[in-house]
Amino acid sequence: MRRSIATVCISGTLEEKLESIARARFDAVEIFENDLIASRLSPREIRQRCADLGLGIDLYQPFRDMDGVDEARFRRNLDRAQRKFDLMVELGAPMLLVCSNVQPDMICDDELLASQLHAMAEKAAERGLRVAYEALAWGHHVNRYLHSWEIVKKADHPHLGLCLDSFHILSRGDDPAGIETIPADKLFFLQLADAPMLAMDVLQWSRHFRCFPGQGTFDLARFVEHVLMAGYPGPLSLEVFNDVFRAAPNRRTTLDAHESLLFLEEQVRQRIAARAVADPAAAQLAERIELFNPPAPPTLKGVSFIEFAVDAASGHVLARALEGLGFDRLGAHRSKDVTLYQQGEVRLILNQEPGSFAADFFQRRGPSICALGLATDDGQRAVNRGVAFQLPRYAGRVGPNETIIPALRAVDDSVIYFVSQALEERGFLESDFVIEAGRQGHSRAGIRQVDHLAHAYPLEQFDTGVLFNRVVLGLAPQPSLELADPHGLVRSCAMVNDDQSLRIALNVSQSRTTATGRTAETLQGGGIHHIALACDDIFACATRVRAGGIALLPVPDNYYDDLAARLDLEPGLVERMRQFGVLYDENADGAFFHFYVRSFVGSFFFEIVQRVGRYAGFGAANAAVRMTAQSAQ
Ligand SMILES: O=C(O)c1ccc(O)c(O)c1
Ligand SMILES: [Mg+2]
Repeated sequence: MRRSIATVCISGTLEEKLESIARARFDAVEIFENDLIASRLSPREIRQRCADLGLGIDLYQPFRDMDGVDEARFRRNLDRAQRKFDLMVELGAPMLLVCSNVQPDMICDDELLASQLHAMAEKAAERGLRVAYEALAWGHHVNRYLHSWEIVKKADHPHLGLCLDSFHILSRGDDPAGIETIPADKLFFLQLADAPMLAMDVLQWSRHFRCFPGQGTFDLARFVEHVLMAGYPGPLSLEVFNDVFRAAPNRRTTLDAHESLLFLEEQVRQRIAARAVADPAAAQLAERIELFNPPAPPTLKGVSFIEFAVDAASGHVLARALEGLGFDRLGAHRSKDVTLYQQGEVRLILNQEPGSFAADFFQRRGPSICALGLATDDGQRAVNRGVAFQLPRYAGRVGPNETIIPALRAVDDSVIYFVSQALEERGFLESDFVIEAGRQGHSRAGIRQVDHLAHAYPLEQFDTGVLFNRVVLGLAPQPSLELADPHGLVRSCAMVNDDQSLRIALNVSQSRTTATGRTAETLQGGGIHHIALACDDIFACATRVRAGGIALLPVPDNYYDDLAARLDLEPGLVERMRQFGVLYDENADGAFFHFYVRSFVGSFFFEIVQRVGRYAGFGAANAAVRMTAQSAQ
C-alpha cells in the first residue's frame, strides 16, 4: 500500500520534516497548512523538494469552518478556498481536506451544508482537484462519520468525498463496520492515529495524545480491515498530534511512524486472510492487495541471560553481591574478561573486556545492563523480522570458536540476542566459557528464573519502546498504572508474551527526580534498571540471602500495620514479612510476595518474588512504599 504521513506528526521545519519522512521510506505526505505557511520555501519549491526526495504530496490540510454558514460568509469562504486551490495547483497537491465546522453559531442544516460543499467541489473540479470532508469528533453539527457520509451523499459531486480519520471515529466509540456501506469511490482519504484510553475532552485528547498505531489501545487493524473491504484504494496516512513527538528529534519519531504502519499492515493482512476463509470478497481482496508481510514474530521462552557492563571495581562489587544472592560463579570466558554466574535458570554475565561493546557501554553509562539474551524458537527469524521493520541488526566482535548469536540493537542502544532453542541445547554459553569443576549453578537461595524486568525510559523514548516490544518481541501491553514515587509520578506499562514467560515493565516519568527519571538520565537513554527473580519460598530465600551478607530493603512498620488492617492474614505471617521486609499483594487470582535488595552498584537493583496461584501482576499496590524506602537509601 502507499504509505503517507502528515507533516504535523513530527518536529522540525518543513524541510527537516520532509527529509526525515523520505529517509524513513514513506511514499508521500500530507502537507499541513501551518508547516507551509511557516516555510521559507514557496509552494513550487516545496513541490520540487518533495519530488527530489521521491515523496508524493497526497493532501493539503486543513480547511476549516467552511460549511453551514450564511451567504455572505460562504462567499468569503469560497474565495478563501479558491486561493487555496491556486496554491494547491502550485504545490501539486490533488486533494484538500475540509474539517466539519466547529463554530457554535453555525447553521445546522444538512441541506445547506451539502449545497455549500457541492459548490466548493465544483470550484475544485475546475482545477482538477478533489475535496475530502472529515467529521471532527468535536464538530458542532457534524461529528460522526455516518453523518458526514449523509452530507456527502446529499451533495452528490464526483469531486467531493470523505476523509475517514480513525481517531474521530474510534474516540466516539463508533463502529467502523459501517464504513463497508459507503461506496469506494466516495472514500477519498484515510487518516490513521492510535491513542491511549483517556477520559477527557475529546479535542484535547486528539490534539495532545494521539500516537502511532500499536502505541495506544484502539483496534486499528479492525478499522482498516473495514476500510479496505469497502474498496478504499488510497494511501494509509498517519496523522498524529502529540506533544512529546512535537518536541522529540524527528528522525526516531518518523522511523517509529513507518514501523507502526508496517506493523498495522501485517495485522490487517492477517485479519483479511482469516476473513477470506468464509468470505469470497475478502478472498478477492487478499489476492489483490499488497500488505506488508514480514517474518513471523518470535515465540519467546523467557530470559536466557542478562549481561552487565562493568569495570574492575564495580565488577568486583557485583560479583560479591551475586554470590551473596546465591549465584554460582560458573567460570570465565575462554578469551575475554567476562564471567558467568548462574542460579537455577538465571544466567548473568559480567563483561569487563577492554575495547568491547560492553566497555563502550560502561564508559557512557557506568555499571549497567548492556545486553539481554532471549530464549526463542528461531533467533535468525526474530532478527530478520526486526530488520524487515528497518531496525538495526547488531553484529559484535566475535572471537575464535565463539558462538554467533543473532542480535538487534534495542531502543536504548543495548543489544538483544535471540537465542534459538538449538543453540541452547548445544550449550552455547558453556562452550564459550571455561566452566570450573563442580560448578553447576545450584540454586543456593532457591532462585529459579527471571520473573520480570523493568525498563526506565526517557519521556521521548517511551512510545518507541512500546512499539519495539510489540513489533519485534510480540509483547502485548497491559493497562498502564500510575505509581507514586516520593518525587513524582511514574507511569508503568507491563508488556508480556502469551505464556507470560517474558514480562517487561516499561516505566516513564515526567519528573526528573523520581528514581525512574534519574535512571533514564544517568543511563542517557534509559535501560533495564530492575531485575525481578522468582523463587518458590520467599522466606527461605530471604533467610539465605540475608545470611549471604546481603542487605534487604527495610520496609516501615506502618506498612505491616496497614496490611494487617486491610487483609485477613495470619498474624504470624505478617510478622515474618515484617522481619524480612517482604511486601504482599493478593487478588482473585492468587498472591504475591516480594522483597528488594538494597542497591549496591550502578543503576539497577534486584527484587525477589514468589507468585502464588495465578497472580499475574507486579505488586503495584506496594510500589509507593518500596520507592519511598529506596529513595531513603
Ligand atoms: O485538530 C484539528 O483541528 C484537526 C485538523 C485536521 C485533521 O485532519 C484532524 O483530524 C484534526
Ligand atoms: Mg484528521
